[in-house]
Amino acid sequence: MFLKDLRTQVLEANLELVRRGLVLYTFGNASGIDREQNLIVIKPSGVDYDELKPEHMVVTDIHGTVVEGNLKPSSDLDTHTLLYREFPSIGAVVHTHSEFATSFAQAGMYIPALGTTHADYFYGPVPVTPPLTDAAIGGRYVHETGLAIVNYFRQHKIDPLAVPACLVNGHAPFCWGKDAQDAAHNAVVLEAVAKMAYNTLTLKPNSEGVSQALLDRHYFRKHGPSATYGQGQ
Ligand SMILES: O=C(CO)[C@@H](O)[C@@H](O)COP(=O)(O)O
Repeated sequence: MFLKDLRTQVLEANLELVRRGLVLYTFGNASGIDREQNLIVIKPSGVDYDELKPEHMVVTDIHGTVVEGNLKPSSDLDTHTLLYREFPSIGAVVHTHSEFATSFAQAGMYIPALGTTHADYFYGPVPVTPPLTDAAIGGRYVHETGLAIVNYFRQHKIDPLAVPACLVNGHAPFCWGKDAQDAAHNAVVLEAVAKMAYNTLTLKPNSEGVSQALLDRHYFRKHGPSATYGQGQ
């Protein structure tokens, strides 16, 4: 892929977050990776979305060293780079402070799979990390944020493409996907699912999750070799 195209895709993903009401002011960022060149394109830090142009995107290597661009990269860069290094199947990362997903993160609560909307996108609960320790917060905080996500997925043997999101305890969600459009789409769906889960748990605090059969039925209808949703097989 040409870097020019990745810049445009990443810009579009950032703008999609605004269109869908997932970010206020500059509370968020999206990035994408070119796996052949191992180059990451990410939103510049603190730049208003309505001023953003493809040429403002910052290009870094997989360790976060800037290789193109005059602006400072997103302050969340080290979380994005860690996710790219540790989850080789992903092609883009999105971070928002969307209201309902962030409320779960602030409460230190995972989002249970309560219905088929959730099961269509996330093969199981959307996890929440343990709280970061004071040492992690005082150290390489942004890197540690990524590490908290990666460690959780490893410990619980979760495939990052089967559950393309994680809530960072006391902070907010990070989502990802196969490309920038897919990652932004997952962030939009995560917020919808978080809102429904909040409403469901308010109406019925001890709501049970979907059965394994319903989770399987809905998830695999849209994902994997036997997917039949839409105009597929
Ligand atoms: O998480 C936070 C702040 O809590 C950041 O993602 C947010 O302010 C966006 O920062 P950047 O403008 O990407 O540096």
